[in-house]
Amino acid sequence: MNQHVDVLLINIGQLLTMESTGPRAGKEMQQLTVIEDATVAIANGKIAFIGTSESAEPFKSEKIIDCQGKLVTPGLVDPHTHVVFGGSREHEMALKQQGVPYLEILKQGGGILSTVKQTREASEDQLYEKARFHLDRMLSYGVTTVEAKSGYGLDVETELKQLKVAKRLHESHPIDLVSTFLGAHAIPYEYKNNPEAFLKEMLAMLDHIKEEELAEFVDIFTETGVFTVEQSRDYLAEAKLKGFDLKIHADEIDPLGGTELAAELGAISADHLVGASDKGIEMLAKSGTIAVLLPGTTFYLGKETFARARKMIDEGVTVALATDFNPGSCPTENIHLIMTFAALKLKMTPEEIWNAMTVNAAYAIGRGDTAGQLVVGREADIVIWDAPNYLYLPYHYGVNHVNSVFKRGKIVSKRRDIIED
Ligand SMILES: O=C(O)CC1=NCN=C1
Ligand SMILES: [Zn+2]
Repeated sequence: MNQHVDVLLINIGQLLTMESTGPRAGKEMQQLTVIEDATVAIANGKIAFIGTSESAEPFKSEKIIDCQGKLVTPGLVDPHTHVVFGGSREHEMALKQQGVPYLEILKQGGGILSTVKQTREASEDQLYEKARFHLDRMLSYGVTTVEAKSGYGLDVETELKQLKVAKRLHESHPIDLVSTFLGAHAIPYEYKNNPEAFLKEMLAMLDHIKEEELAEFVDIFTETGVFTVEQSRDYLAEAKLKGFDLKIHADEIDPLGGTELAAELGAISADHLVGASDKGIEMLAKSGTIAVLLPGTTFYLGKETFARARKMIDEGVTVALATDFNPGSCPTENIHLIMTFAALKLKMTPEEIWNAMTVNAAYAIGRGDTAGQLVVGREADIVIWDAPNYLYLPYHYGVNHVNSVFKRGKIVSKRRDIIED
């Protein structure tokens, strides 16, 4: 019996469903489901059918899109961004080229603190318009769900301003946003000699953030010259008691042991992990804390040593990938470039990269049940790629491979040559 649907995507060369009952850990990251010569049917913004073209016979529609043998996948998930911020830090490029370390720039009142000044000065609407511009670009790269951190206010008023902007964008932009409170991102000038008092002020915001549903996660930058492991443990333990899931910027530059702390506290994710110890990696595998790796940042900081993704995967850790888009240590929305860094610098296979950019990335921000997979009944967040297969994206680097992006079954970004209005 025929079934009428809103849209039929036909003649799909390779369809990656990324279907999985949970995050893919270790060796499971090598698995992915590929359907050759596939059809996807969309009805009421959701996926109504996925299968081979011949099994799609019963589905009929006035809107048929011939995908011309291209690759089709779920929308990508970027689980670690600082997308809401004021200003920019291009003037720091010269310092980086002269070899001034990231933490030295921060110590001199630049880096994060430079963005804090520009974010405090910006109005809520200015921050909204700027973040919307960056989200439009992320959407054009096929990203349909994004995590957005605060952390450029470092005072109550501006932290709330950032979180409100992210909430307004979640309600107005095609991309779904998931918010993280990163008030503990750096020590502001006002609290230079009293980090504990500053952390207390940030903790005092949590009840309001919870009531207003302004963030689901609490994050902290555990780093030399920022917050110690002990300060981080006390801060995150308090946040956990108040009902927040936890994230840590861990072992990004110096190996302080943030990785171990994330596993010890049962954080949903530990992010960066460039200096993660053998013990820390072992603990991640046991705790199920997801390792969110950010190779774009390691590249941009000019480091030779990248996170040990191969060891993590071989030891059974669940690995996700993200841009870490921010104005200082990784100013790019280009998540396709991150795929190539993951291949060449983290030595991840194409199959592992696709799991890390969809399923695992979604679980790293608590959206495993709604994002990162093409499954009948889920929202139709779909990308048609100008690529013949899934190997192609990490291989052909530095460009945007998207042909068309669907969010909840609606075309939200495209090139003209395949889809007429
Ligand atoms: O530098 C920035 O603005 C973002 C960052 N936070 C922790 N590492 C990098
Ligand atoms: Zn970050």
